[in-house]
Amino acid sequence: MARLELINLNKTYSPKVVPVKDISLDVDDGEFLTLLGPSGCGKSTTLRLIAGLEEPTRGKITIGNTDVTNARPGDRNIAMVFQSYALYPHLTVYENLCSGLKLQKVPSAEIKQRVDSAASVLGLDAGLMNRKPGQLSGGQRQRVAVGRALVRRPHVFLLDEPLSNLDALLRERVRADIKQLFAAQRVPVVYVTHDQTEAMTLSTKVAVLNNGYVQQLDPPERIYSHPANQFVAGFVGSPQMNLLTLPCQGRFAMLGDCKINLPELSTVPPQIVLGIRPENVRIPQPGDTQIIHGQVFLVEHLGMHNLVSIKVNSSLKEDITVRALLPTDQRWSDGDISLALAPQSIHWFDVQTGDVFRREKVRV
Ligand SMILES: Nc1ncnc2c1ncn2[C@@H]1O[C@H](COP(=O)(O)OP(=O)(O)OP(=O)(O)O)[C@@H](O)[C@H]1O
Repeated sequence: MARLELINLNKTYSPKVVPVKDISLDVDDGEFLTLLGPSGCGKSTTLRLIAGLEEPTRGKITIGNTDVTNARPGDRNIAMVFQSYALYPHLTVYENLCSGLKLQKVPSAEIKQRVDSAASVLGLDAGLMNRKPGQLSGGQRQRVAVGRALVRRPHVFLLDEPLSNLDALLRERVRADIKQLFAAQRVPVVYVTHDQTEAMTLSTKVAVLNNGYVQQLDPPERIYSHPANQFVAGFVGSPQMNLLTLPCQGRFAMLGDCKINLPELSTVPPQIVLGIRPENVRIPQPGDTQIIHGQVFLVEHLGMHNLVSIKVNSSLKEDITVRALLPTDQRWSDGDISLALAPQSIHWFDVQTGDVFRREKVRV
């Protein structure tokens, strides 16, 4: 077992630059954890702390049962794949693949066997082995970088945005390869990205980071269906969740003339944030009660769906815009429209803190 654990990890560069704040999490053998968040939220710094390329200001890192907080990078048995691939330009593919093993003084017969096996898993054919990195495509370079990590047979894999230099099509293909490849390794994997599709498709669990803090740590399905706060709700999901600040009247929030049951609250605040994903704003069916009325002002064609933006009829000073994912078999032209909100798909957030009001307590 080589369980990776971070305990109250902190990194301070200066009083104003504190990119890692009290991060605690664990990753078991065979788990794929993604650190997901916007640029500058502390993802790479966290990864560099795990690798030993940075020293934490406070906190502890363990691998297996060993405290490695102050261990040198070379003593942690961690392999890292960088965004830039960090291949040696003057060495051939074969030499790049075996450079780490030679440093570890692995016998040459075993080096050959490990390199051949990684090359075959990654589809790096023999013809590429004598080329230099400069003579490879981006996708091939990326595979060599992954291969170099695989041959090390480390206790932990760290990957820092390894797909960001690939074009969209190739990224999709390599993403599927990475998922299979690392699932077979049965060691903890920590992956950094700001791309939510990568996070949702690859991971067994996702840590959403913002401003150095873990906002939510959960399996991807739960991050999507039960966001812990307004930040996670807005960051995960494309098109983005509708997040509407609405006035409260009695036990209802008012979305234009539509009364929506509030969750059970000890005190009803003057305002509340309603969150609903565009796919849960739909054409009204018999029995729907939460119907909003407005005017279409934008239709965006997304292939399988249209993303339709409507301005809700309201007496508020500011317009309320709701976006709905609707079928393409109807023409959604400018004009009046009525849409239903699926009641079980509504999320409620505190205006002040952004925290979710738990759905279990919502009256429907
Ligand atoms: N060596 C350093 N000295 C001072 N500040 C640093 C250092 N390294 C990173 N930072 C700052 O720490 C913050 C977090 O950086 P980090 O690279 O961890 O973010 P990130 O989430 O990985 O961003 P990106 O997605 O853009 O790579 C940023 O404000 C960055 O400028």
